[in-house]
Amino acid sequence: MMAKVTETDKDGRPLLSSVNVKAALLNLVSAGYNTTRVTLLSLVHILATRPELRKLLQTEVDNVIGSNRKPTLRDIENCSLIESVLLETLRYISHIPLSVFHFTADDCQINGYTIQKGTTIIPNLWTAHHNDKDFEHPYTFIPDRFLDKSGNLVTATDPLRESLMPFGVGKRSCIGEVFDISRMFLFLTTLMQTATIEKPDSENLVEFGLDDLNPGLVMHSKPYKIKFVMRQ
Ligand code: HEM
Repeated sequence: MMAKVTETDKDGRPLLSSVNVKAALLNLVSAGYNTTRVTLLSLVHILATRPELRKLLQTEVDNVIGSNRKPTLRDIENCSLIESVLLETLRYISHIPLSVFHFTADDCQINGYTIQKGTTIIPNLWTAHHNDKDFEHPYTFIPDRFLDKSGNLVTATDPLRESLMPFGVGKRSCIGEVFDISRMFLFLTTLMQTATIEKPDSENLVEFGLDDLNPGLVMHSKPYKIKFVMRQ
């Protein structure tokens, strides 16, 4: 069903014009596509050079989901390692190193500093995710970083999770967070269920490092080659 928005503002301009619709779609594609793409490309690269981790993920998927049905979002609560790996990938690559600029609507205090109204604030997510006060060995990819001693994902109010903010925080944080995590979960579980990622036969694939990301407002993966072997 199609509905046309005919409401106008007090000057007679349409509240939702075709320019607005195009801009919104462009925003969704650029904000949603590139960000998810680089996260998954980095993770696939990591898994191609870490067979022991790939096997652990496949075992979790085999135990929770098996091979006779497709993964669903309900499975997420039983796939703690998969979720921890997704969160750790977002932390480790921090591919939006500086978040969207904001400015203070009023005078305020942050950590004892007085910030005047109208000051531009640039959240530095890279530093937030790579300091050893909040994250032990911040430059190491630790797959089970977000698991507790019993192997459960630490709760969202745990200080470790609260220090993780790849989607920003507050009123203007990313509207795609839940969508993104759920799509990445379905992608990774489906991949682990159906295929094994390996190094290519012909070329040497070195372990993923942060140098494998091109600098930018959103950092992008450099191209690499891998091999997918379908599971029986
Ligand atoms: C790995 C995936 C993603 C990451 C790391 C990410 C990160 C971010 C960050 C850091 C912001 C700025 C928040 C702030 O201003 O403090 C943001 C905003 C936004 N994101 Fe995402 N994002 C991701 C995926 C997506 C997806 C899948 C969509 C859409 C389906 C999306 C749509 C948006 C939009 C529309 C905004 C602007 C929100 C606003 O200004 O109110 N993002 N994102």
